[in-house]
Amino acid sequence: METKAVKEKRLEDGRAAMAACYQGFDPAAYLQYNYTPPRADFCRRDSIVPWKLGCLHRAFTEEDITGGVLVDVGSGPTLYQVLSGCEVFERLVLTDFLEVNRRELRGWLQEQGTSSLDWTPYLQHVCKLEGRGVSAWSEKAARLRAVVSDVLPIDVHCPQPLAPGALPSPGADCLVSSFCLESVSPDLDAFTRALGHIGGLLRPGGHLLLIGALGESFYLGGPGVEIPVVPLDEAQVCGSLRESGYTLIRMEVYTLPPDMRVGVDDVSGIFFVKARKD
Ligand SMILES: Nc1ncnc2c1ncn2[C@@H]1O[C@@H](CSCCNC[C@@H]2Cc3ccc([N+](=O)[O-])cc3CN2)[C@@H](O)[C@H]1O
Repeated sequence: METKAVKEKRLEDGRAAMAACYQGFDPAAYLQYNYTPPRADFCRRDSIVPWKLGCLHRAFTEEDITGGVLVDVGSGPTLYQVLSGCEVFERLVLTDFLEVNRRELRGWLQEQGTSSLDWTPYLQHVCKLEGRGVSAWSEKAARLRAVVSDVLPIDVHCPQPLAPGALPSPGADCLVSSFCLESVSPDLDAFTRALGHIGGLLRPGGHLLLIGALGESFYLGGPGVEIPVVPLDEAQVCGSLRESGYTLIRMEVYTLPPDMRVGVDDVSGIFFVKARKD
């Protein structure tokens, strides 16, 4: 039987090892691997990014998803995960562990800002989902730039993942997190704990929209930068949500077709979860 001290030491060693893996993370390469065709092909109904954007659009347009503050946990260098939410919330907080990713996000958020990836096709696709003309993409870009109030450091392994005072006292009304927790947790125990930690950012009754990888054991965070991932199945995700104080509202699953397996990871499926904090 593992003593408390031994367990804490194991968890700390795992966190430190994971943090060391991320020192080689390359935002531009990561965006190229995962956010260009075939994984981001807006002309293919079975492409991954359109599936993710559809899940997010449906969830963010449901009437129970309301409030003032949306926090994106572990934004990475990507913006797609908040393109629907930015229309619903008046304040949006982006977060990431690495300064290189926060810099990438700030670069786009500046007026006429640019990023390592052209987000225009993403903005246009979400405008289409919203029934607006694709020409409304520049309005959406302006809306997103207007509602993002902060790009903050975060560590989901800390019981308080954000600096004190970063959020209003009741907590955020909604969290969104995409491909983060399983990619930064050495094991299922750490994944479950991280879910509990981010739950502390959320007011009771608030919602969590969680996108993650199924069956993934590694991914490339840059050329030659192999980062370990805790492989999850649907039952483990549901168990971790329950154990960390959420009520599952729904889970949707996407299974990767062979040509979406492009060698940058060994992910077999993707889950989209809508859950509510008890
Ligand atoms: N302690 C920490 N707390 C919070 N965030 C942290 C911490 N450590 C690192 N981070 C932060 O978390 C990271 C988030 S990016 C994680 C990438 N996840 C795996 C990757 C994603 C992906 C994308 C698309 C598709 N697809 O099929 O289309 C598949 C896959 C599966 N592979 C990174 O931003 C890091 O900076």
